[in-house]
Formats: sequence, structure tokens, C-alpha cells
Amino acid sequence: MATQTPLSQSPLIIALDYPSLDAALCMADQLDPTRCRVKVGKELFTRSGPAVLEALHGRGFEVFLDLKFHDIPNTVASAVQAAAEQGVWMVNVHAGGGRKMMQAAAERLQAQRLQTHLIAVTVLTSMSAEDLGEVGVASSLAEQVERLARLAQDSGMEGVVCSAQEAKALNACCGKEFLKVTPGIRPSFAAANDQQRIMTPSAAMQAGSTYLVVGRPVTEAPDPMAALAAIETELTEH
Ligand SMILES: O=c1ccn([C@@H]2O[C@H](COP(=O)(O)O)[C@@H](O)[C@H]2O)c(=O)[nH]1
Repeated sequence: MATQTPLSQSPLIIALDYPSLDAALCMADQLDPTRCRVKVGKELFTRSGPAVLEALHGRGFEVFLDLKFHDIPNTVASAVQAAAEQGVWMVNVHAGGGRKMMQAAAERLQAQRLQTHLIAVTVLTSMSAEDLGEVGVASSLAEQVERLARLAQDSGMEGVVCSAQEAKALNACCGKEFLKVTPGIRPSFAAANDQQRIMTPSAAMQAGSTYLVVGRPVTEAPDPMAALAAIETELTEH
């Protein structure tokens, strides 16, 4: 399969965290696929299935399927293959699934000549140092993110999901080409909600994020398109 030219030069990925296909498409119809990508997560995919991918692809969007696969290697490799065969632009697994799991997924894409970007989640942006300690990780948050990012890179991942707070350190240890996909983006006008490790859009780009994942600051704003425009303005002015 030939490498595709990216549709959008924007780093923005809008998280379509909606409970129905109709609600997600209502938002997608206000967005421009040349100005952002979209993300389909667990809620929307569980409710609407592959139909949502077809509908978004039909509207010209590049789609990040954020299902964070975490299972035995063969199961994850097959799930990643299934996602890639549906034409998604990006898919992810949990780095905590380990080297064999990540390698199996990467090798499957390669064997099938599928071009979908494969990345791994390090430590969820909703987690604090205290949360990490509670699940038995003794190292600091920064150390754990770096350990998982290095393992992900070594296992054939093209990048990681991390918070923008870790982007600078990961640029130093894994290089600038290694993708840093960062949720927990909060413009000054937005609430943190359940996110613990947050940054504004402009600070995240300055820190070295490759892509910014933005959900509720846009989707739950009184005027979503005005919120998106404010983020775009912030990004162009910095
Ligand atoms: O560590 C992670 C991994 C994934 N996410 C997802 O990103 C969006 C963020 O949405 P907001 O509304 O902007 O908080 C959401 O779909 C998460 O599932 C994440 O936040 N952190």
C-alpha cells in the first residue's frame, strides 16, 4: 500500500466521545477534515461499531481508533489488524502489555503491509503519582513514562500516548520523530475534569507534542466551534 499524504497539517485530534453515532456525526459535520483529525474511543465504538469508522471516512476524516488494546499477543495483533483493515489512520495498545504483545502487533501490520500508525499508551493522563503508586509502580511518574516509551520504541511502536508534561523528556530519549500523542489538553478557559497531567495547547506544542487530543474543552463547550477556533488561534499565535 502506498504511503498516504496527510490530509491535515494541524496537530489537533478531536475526541468524539459521544453516546451515539448521530451525536458524533453531528459534531463531525461541523468539523473540517483538512483542519483536524478525529478520535473514536471506547464509548462511541462500543455503541456504534465499525459503522462510525465508515461514516467518518466517508466524510474525509483521518481517524484515530483509541481502543487501547491490552491482551495476549495474538489477540492484540489480530485486533490491530482488524482496525487497520478498516482504514484507520492510527490505532493504539497499552505499553503495559509488554514487549511481546507490542512486537506481535507491529509485526502483524508489517506482514500485512498495513500503513496504520501504531502507538502505545504509557501512563494514562488521568493518573497522578499517587494513583501509580497505588497500582504497585514504585518509580516516579516521569520514570515510568520514560521506561514504557523506550520499551514501546524498542518493540516497534511509532510513538506513544503520554501527557504533554512528558513530551520534552521523551523527545530527548526517543527522538523528535517518535510520535508524542498528548491528551489532557486544557485551554485556559476549560476545566480539568478527570485529567491530572494537563497543559494548554500552546505549551504542549512548545514542549514537543506531535498531536494534541482535545475532547470536552470543545465537545462540551457552549459553542464548540468557537472553542475550537480559540484553540486554533492560540496555536497560530504562539
Ligand atoms: O492517557 C490517555 C489516553 C487517552 N485519553 C483519551 O483522550 C480523550 C481526552 O478527552 P478530554 O475530554 O479532552 O479529557 C478521551 O477520549 C480519553 O479517552 C486520555 O484522556 N488520556
